[in-house]
Amino acid sequence: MMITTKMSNVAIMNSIAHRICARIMSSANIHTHNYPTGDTWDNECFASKGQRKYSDKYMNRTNRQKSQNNRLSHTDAKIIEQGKQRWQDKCNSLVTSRTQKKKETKPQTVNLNVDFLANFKIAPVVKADQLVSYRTFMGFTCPCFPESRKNITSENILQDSLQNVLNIRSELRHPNRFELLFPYLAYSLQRKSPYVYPDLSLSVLISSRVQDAVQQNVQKTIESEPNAKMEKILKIEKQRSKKIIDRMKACISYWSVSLFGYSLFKFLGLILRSLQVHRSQLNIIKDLEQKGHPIIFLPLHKSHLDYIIVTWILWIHDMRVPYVAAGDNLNIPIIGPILRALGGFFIRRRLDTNGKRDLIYRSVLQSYMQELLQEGQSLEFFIEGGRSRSGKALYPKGGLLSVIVDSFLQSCIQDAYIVPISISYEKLMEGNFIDEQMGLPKQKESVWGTIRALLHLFYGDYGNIRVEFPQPFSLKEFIESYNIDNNIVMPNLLPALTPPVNGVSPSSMSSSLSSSTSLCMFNVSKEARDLVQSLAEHIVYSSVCSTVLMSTNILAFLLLTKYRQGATLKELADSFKELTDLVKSRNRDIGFSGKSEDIVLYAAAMLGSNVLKRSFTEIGDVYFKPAISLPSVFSLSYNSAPVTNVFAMESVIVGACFYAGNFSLSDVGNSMQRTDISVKREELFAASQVLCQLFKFEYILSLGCMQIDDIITDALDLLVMDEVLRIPALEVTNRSSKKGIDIFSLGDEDDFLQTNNTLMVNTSQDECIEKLKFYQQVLMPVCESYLVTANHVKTLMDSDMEEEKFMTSLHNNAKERAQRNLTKCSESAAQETLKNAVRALHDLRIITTYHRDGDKNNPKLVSLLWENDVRQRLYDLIDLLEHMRE
Ligand SMILES: O=P(O)(O)OC[C@H](O)CO
Repeated sequence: MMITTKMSNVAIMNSIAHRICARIMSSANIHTHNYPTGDTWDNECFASKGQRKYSDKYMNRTNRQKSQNNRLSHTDAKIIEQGKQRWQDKCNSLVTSRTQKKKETKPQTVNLNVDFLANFKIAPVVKADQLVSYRTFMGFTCPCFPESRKNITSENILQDSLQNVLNIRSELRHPNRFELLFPYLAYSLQRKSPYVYPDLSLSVLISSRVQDAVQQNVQKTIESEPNAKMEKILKIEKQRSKKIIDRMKACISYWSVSLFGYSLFKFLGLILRSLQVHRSQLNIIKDLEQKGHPIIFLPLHKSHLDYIIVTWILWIHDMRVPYVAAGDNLNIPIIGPILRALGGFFIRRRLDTNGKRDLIYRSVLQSYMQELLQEGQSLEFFIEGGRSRSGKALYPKGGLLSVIVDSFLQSCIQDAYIVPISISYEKLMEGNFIDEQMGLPKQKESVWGTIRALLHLFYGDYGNIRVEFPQPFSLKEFIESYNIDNNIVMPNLLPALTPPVNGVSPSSMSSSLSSSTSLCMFNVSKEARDLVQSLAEHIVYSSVCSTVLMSTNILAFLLLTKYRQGATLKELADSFKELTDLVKSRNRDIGFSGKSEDIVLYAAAMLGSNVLKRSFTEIGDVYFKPAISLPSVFSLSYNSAPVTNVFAMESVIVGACFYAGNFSLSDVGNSMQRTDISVKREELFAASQVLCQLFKFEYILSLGCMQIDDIITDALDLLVMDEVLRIPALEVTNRSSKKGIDIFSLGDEDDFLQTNNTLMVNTSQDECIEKLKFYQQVLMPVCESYLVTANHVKTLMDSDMEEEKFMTSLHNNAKERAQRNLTKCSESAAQETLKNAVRALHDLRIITTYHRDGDKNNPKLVSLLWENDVRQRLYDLIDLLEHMRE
């Protein structure tokens, strides 16, 4: 009894202490809540790049240029002093809060035989008032959507905390005997399902789009085979469309979902430590359901587990489960029917066969999705297409998204809510795609393979998973805002997307093509495609900025940037803490808490001994050595990828500084001889813009609604605050500025760039040299991949090459260079990065691809473009990348 009283007293004291701490932090303008309101968000003027990008100041578009004029010129002594003061306040408050927390937390002992793993808990599953003082909320939607930003939120945002959905015992209030004995079964039986999931195949088959497509196919066959009987062909085509929808459609059943939901408690409970979601985020989505518009869930795709996690979480929260577009590679015995019963509908990875547009297939798919939307059903699909092999988000594809946009523009739906999702895994069940990064073909999904994988899973420990649902937004608002931004009057978009008039769409009337051709995916006008692409980029950007960083991500990143040669546990733990604070200061949330040493040991165990070898130094310290050679390095690079995203923009700026200042870290001399190096701002901006454009398939660094110069300026501000860059006094002369790089000028001249404006790179202090090295290392692997690709492209000067052969020879070249230690980072030989590099060179119009004789059945060839300035552009690009690398 006494013990209970004592404990409750301690709990009360803790709670009071946390509240006081939260108040102190609130007055110091620190994140004191999980979901800041717009005002507080903006007040954090020295907050992260992501936050600044999303800040409301961008909404005032007329004032944007004005502010640009003043941006860097206002980064004078006064601003820096203010910034430093705020920064100091922020740090002091954080320290106060941590010290407070430390006092309240029982110290954990580090146990090297990893027994502590059994007790290791990541922090989030605690009461709300214990969390609010330090947990970051990420993922406010873009200021382009002020209505969504203001209205799609929850009143209880400050009270709600994270929930471990694997542990639902706490959800059963006043449990009866049955609930105490069988909590998971009881909980599963209590899930409500007032929802109906109708079979829509008939509506699809009789839809005008499918009918048109069938008619067109019949027409074509009759033209090519005049003797064929029309009725017979019609019957065949109709049967074919029926077959397609039967093979495609989902078949959701409440009982299957419940049974599966119950089994998942058991299965995931065995292999995971926790699966966390934010209650408020789910409450927001629940509220959206009441509004009657369809909800579109769009997770970043990392694992096959993504398919079921989102459905499962929604089921747990008594929400409608979504229809999930799955690749038909998963439509295999046992797995296929299970996925179908959980809402999976199967689509071909390639919509067309033998290079020919399959009109019926496209029309069935589009009609099916449209019917679902009209029914108010929720949809889920992966806009990246497949799973990421590098750990970075893939550049989004617009295909399925264009159906949603199309449905809105055709007024089939009045609105839809877009919900980006990011799922962070501490350890991926599929492994880290090492074989595929080495160029081996993907193992095809099979029943036996799945059974083996499941059995294998039972022996594994896959740590923690965190699912983030950033703030949803309205599709209608997005389209309206996009149209205003781009001066598009809605009807201008319509020719490609308007509903057909008597089966014939306006754009195609003259060519007598029916609606099924004009409205099918991908066959839309440039404006419509740009709109869909912009939407897709917003979604990926939002998800990436909201990705929670797990312990394995932070450790892998440290090992690949700072400690490639290895480090002691103490060194790692200190850097881990520093990096964690830095990441938080960029307004990114982390999925762990506790003593750094414990977390490092835990994360090292999660990464595995193949990746991280452990030994002891002579004085008995634990020493970790990462595997940085091929192929094991891909495991670390996969895990570190989410963190590289946080610093990518600063890394771009630092790389641009090396180019614009024409210097490298290896030749700055010793600290006695060093002086700062001046860089012309104009050149720095131009080079940064080129790098943003070049790396766009690796990182979406800015969106169409943002000004790239704002983003660059934000990153510059951070580097100035970090003292890596300085704003010189006016009399400082330009010492080593390099030639102009107008060859790369991508947009209009920036008005606000003032000639003779210079920035100084702080190379006189050792500490800043270390920081520069750190930023340089962030993009080093990507830079090397792009460099090797740009150099390899020169082989096309002699003759064009088949795309597949070109890719193989490029990949072999990159692997060979890595094996012969000619690269600084062997992970630069990753196949996915090389593919992106080729794509980027194509995008920059340095290379092009074509089919011989224009026949799509012939293999694709890669060719170097022969325009006058292409060679020069290629050499300039190589020069830029070499400066970044040196
Ligand atoms: O990553 P992939 O290419 O194996 O595709 C994964 C998709 O989820 C298949 O449906």
